[in-house]
Amino acid sequence: MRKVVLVTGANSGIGLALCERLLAHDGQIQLCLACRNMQRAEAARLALLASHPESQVALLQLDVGSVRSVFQAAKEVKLRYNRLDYIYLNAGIMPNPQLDIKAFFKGLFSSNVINMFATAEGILTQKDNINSDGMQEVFATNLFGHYLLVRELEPLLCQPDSISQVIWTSSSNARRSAFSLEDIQHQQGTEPYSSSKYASDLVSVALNRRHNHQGLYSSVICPGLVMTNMTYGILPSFFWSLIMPIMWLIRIFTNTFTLTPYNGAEALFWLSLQKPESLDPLAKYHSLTSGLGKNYTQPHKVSEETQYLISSSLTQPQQKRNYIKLTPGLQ
Ligand SMILES: NC(=O)C1=CN([C@@H]2O[C@H](COP(=O)(O)OP(=O)(O)OC[C@H]3O[C@@H](n4cnc5c(N)ncnc54)[C@H](OP(=O)(O)O)[C@@H]3O)[C@@H](O)[C@H]2O)C=CC1
Ligand SMILES: CC(C)CCC[C@@H](C)[C@H]1CC[C@H]2C3=C(CC[C@]12C)[C@@]1(C)CCC(=O)C[C@@H]1CC3
Repeated sequence: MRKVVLVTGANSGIGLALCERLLAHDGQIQLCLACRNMQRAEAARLALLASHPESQVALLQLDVGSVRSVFQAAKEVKLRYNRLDYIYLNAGIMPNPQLDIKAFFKGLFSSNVINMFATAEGILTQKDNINSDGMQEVFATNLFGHYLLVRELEPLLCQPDSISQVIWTSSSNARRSAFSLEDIQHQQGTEPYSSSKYASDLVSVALNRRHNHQGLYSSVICPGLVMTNMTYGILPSFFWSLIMPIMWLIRIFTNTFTLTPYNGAEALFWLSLQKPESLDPLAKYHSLTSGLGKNYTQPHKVSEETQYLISSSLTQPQQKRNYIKLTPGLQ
């Protein structure tokens, strides 16, 4: 039986590069591109078929930021397929990004410079919107819609005697301090992207606790800094073109500047080759590229603080809330 692979946000950037890599490795898979815009999805399908004419590439209409669309898409998947081997939760948005130029230059001349380039800590904020379901758009798209999709597809993902993998595209920008259990949609703050990505790291661990015994394994990856529509939304494209030589230079000092979607998809692709039982449920898998352009995947354990938060919120919700309140700086 041909394996079924579903990828959200498959029509561009890292998602599309992943599809290309999956087909180049195994032309026998049944690939399903889950996208909100069918014209862009069809263009991606044609591009994939041009390089892999024999492959099976289907389209699925899915706006992951709409509850109704997620229910409809999940229903369609259950009608079309009797198995689901991999589900890549990759679609994501960063609306109205604002780069703090002053903080950037301050960081440039500080000992935190490498961390700043790797994570954008302290230099990037966003202005979120309310979506048609009345939810914060970033939370709904990057996290909630994907979570709902997984829950709706449990019957396919948790079948007896089969293994399936859920793989989230998280980010190095995911940060504990941006996330609060009292405001999971991040209505109050200015870093909804960071918060949503941290929440996906938590949800992945929770899914493992809940479903590993049913053969469902969840992992998170971090693609590094990749030039895609998302990053072109942060600074104008002419500026990126101007500073591109500097970016290649920076790669010598930080292997997180993966830069191309192909490189950024490294950890996503690598995970598809692993036995999920052998993966660390508490690790985040990073796509990295060396100064000489060699790609590799490296696991980074989530922090002890995060492990504590997961354990306490999954077992003793009240104690967890006290922990948040009592720990200064974790609001
Ligand atoms: N680029 C980077 O440096 C990094 C990216 N990431 C993450 O990688 C993932 C892929 O982003 P990237 O390839 O960079 O950027 P792109 O903007 O190229 O890709 C994002 C994809 O998500 C889709 N998408 C957005 N909103 C929805 C929605 N509501 N429903 C369905 N699909 C949607 C987009 O579709 P459409 O074309 O219709 O907009 C697009 O296909 C994201 O989750 C992002 O957060 C993480 C770390 C770094
Ligand atoms: C001279 C240049 C290298 C200056 C570029 C400065 C910033 C625009 C970038 C420095 C760190 C980058 C970064 C991201 C976006 C662009 C930067 C802020 C991300 C936030 C993109 C999306 C992610 O998920 C993580 C990235 C971390 C690093």
